[in-house]
Order: sequence, then structure tokens, then C-alpha cells
Amino acid sequence: MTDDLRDRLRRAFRWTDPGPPSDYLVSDRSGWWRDPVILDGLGPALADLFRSDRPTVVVSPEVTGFLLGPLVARALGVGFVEAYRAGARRAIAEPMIWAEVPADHRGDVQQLGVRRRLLADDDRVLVVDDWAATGAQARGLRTLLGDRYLGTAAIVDECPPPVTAELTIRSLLSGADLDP
Ligand SMILES: O=P(O)(O)OC[C@H]1O[C@H](OP(=O)(O)OP(=O)(O)O)[C@H](O)[C@@H]1O
Ligand SMILES: Nc1ncnc2[nH]cnc12
Repeated sequence: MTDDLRDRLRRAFRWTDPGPPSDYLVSDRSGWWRDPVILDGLGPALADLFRSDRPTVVVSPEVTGFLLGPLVARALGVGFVEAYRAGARRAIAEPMIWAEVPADHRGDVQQLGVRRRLLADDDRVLVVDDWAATGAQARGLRTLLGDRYLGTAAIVDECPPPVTAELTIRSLLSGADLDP
């Protein structure tokens, strides 16, 4: 089943060329969400990467994580917590836990924050994201979550192997699976 899903993910993915002045290709992941078989399979497939670690909650960074995280949470039978990017919207008028996200694949340093009341000290947190490029979001969320961090489940992981191992990133595809 997971091999079928991997094939489908490869087929539904495209690199797009934004044209000058950009000199790199941009990932187009929209075909993943448009395919009902992929949408149905992603939650359970990502959940299976960490099911034996018994997560009690899923946390994902905005914005694509808000789409994917709840699918995985549902497959695990647990709840979902949003991790907001500082400055992306109006301030949230509640006590938050913030952590710095080191420079990511765009070179941006950001802050991610979650509502404090939604996480218990003994939660076992699975981070879910569509893509791990440098591991910056995973690293920022591990800082934020501390001992509660179990690891990160991603559709694509193109981090260097030591980063993948250090941050316990597990994925359905590697960067090489999507070579242009
Ligand atoms: O490993 P990193 O270097 O942290 O990169 C991974 C992040 O990059 C993407 O976010 P992006 O802001 O490009 O897309 P999104 O707004 O669709 O989530 C992706 O969704 C991850 O959150
Ligand atoms: N959507 C994406 N997120 C992170 N890294 C990427 N590299 C190429 N596309 C990407």
C-alpha cells in the first residue's frame, strides 16, 4: 500500500519554473491534495512511521502543515495543535510558547509558537510537515517542545543524513525520489 502511495506521490508532483529572475525550480505539491487516493492515504501512511512511539498529539507549522497535520492526527486517534509563524497574522491573545526557527531553506529566521494551554508536560508530540529541507522547522519545534518531541513525520525529507538522524525525521520520499 505504501509503495503504491509513494508511486502516486511521485506522479502527482511537479517542479515548476517561475522564470527570470528566479534561477531555481519551485515544488508544486498541489497535485497531492487534489488526488483523493493520496489524500486518503497520507494520514495513515505518515502515522505508521511513528505509531509504535505512541504519540498523544500532533503539532504542525503553518501553512501546509495545517492541512496535513489533522489527517495524521485523525489516523492516530489523537488531537492537533497549530504552530503559528510570528508575524503571519494578528497576534494571538493567549499565553504562547515561542521558539526560534534557525535559517530555513529560504534563509529566513522565524519564530514558531503554540498555545501553552494545549500541551501537557507529559504529552508525546509528533511533528508533521510536508517537507523537510534543512530541518529548520523540525529543529525549532524540538526546541519549543523539549522532552515532549518524539520526531517529525514528513512526506519528503531532503535533509543531510546526520540532520535526519539527529531530529528523528522519518519520511515517505527522499529528495532523490523527486529529482527533476
Ligand atoms: O526544513 P526547512 O528548511 O525548515 O523547510 C521545510 C519547510 O518548508 C516548507 O514551508 P514553506 O514555507 O515553503 O511552505 P508552506 O507555507 O506551504 O508550508 C515546508 O512546508 C516546511 O514547513
Ligand atoms: N516546498 C518546499 N519546502 C521546502 N523545501 C523545498 N524545496 C523545494 N520545495 C520546497
